[in-house]
Amino acid sequence: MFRIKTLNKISPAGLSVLDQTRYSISGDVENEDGILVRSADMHDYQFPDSLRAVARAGAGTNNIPIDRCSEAGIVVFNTPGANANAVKELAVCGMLLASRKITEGNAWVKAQLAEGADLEKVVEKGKSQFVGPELSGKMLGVIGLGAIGVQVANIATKLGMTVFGYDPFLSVDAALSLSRLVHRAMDLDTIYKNCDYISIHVPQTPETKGMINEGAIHMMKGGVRILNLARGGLVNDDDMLAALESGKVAAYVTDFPNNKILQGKNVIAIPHLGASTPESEENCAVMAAQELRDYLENGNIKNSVNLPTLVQEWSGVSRLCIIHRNIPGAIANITGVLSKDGVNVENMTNKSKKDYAYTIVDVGSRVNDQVADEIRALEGVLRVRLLNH
Ligand SMILES: NC(=O)c1ccc[n+]([C@@H]2O[C@H](COP(=O)([O-])OP(=O)(O)OC[C@H]3O[C@@H](n4cnc5c(N)ncnc54)[C@H](O)[C@@H]3O)[C@@H](O)[C@H]2O)c1
Ligand SMILES: O=C(O)CC[C@@H](O)C(=O)O
Repeated sequence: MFRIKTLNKISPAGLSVLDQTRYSISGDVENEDGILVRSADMHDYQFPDSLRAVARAGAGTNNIPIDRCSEAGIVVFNTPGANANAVKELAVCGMLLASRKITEGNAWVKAQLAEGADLEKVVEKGKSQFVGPELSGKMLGVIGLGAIGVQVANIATKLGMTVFGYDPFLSVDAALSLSRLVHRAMDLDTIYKNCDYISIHVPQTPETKGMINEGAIHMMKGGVRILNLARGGLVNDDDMLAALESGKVAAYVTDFPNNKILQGKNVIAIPHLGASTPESEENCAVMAAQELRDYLENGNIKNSVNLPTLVQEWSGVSRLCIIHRNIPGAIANITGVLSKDGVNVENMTNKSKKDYAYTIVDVGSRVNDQVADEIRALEGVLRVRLLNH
């Protein structure tokens, strides 16, 4: 029986991927084999020795201590693209909210009602204070052209916007999905200096943290509208508050409100609803559960942020799954143990990702725990699992 701990509410469609006769799933499970998580902060989480994988039903993994997981031989998965459509739709909504003063108008109408006004009379008189510009003909800058950024850029061209996208690490898949109408910005300054709307779609990392700061805002056009549906820490709150106060930034749409930023004027705060659609919650949960299942049952890795993709067809009766450091001699040491113990390799694949590597070895005879223990003792080996078919 595999034990799966859920740290957030996970869509039932995802949980149903895991056969109830083989998986025990709950928020209270101890000594878990796997974790399913959304945005719960895991930085202080004490990993039990039993933990083999964490599957994040979503894109951002800044809530997970990736380095600590890697060192403990724990595979971290996410679900690329599974909620991108939901965020794209919210980005369109955010641009409109930032333009058309809908939230202010709505609050005003309700206030009129509370004061006993005849709404049909006051609406026509009062509406002039809520005039806001159209999107068509304006310039949008999209920072980060991944699963979400590409979709935001593409749909904005259909709204009549001129779109510039910036991503120094643009993947081939993303480039192929990008509309030919989207202009590629070669630096951030091009986005900052020219755009009426800027939408951020990058992960929060030490490199991107606080990237929207005084220096960046200084380069922007007066009255720029900024959307942050990516992560709160990408924007320096003090600098944003000053820019909202001066009017340099006309509106700031954030999916990551905090007590400080809410003090600013023209802040449109959304309670982290980017991926909160039934469709996205289901897509993410199903993908995360499938990744977890394939790793726990077969040792296959797909969509991991800390280990390479490695999917191998079964071709023996026992399978050794070895997470190790990406160092010279690691594979020779593993095969050395196998040949010393008389174990014949049927099939073997090794892949690496930065400092870590993963090796799957299928063998034609049943391997005993002693062989696995000898591999565990090798230099640089972080985790060995022995699976039997
Ligand atoms: N509000 C929400 O509910 C919600 C939902 C999904 C994702 N997100 C956030 O949005 C982020 C993006 O999601 P995604 O699915 O598009 O991820 P993704 O990995 O597909 O795309 C991220 C892109 O950012 C690019 N990038 C990285 N560093 C960059 C930099 N310094 N400058 C420019 N580009 C850079 C990468 O090359 C990549 O193409 C996630 O990391 C997450 O934090 C939020
Ligand atoms: O789980 C969620 O609701 C949000 C997920 C989102 O922030 C992500 O990074 O995918």
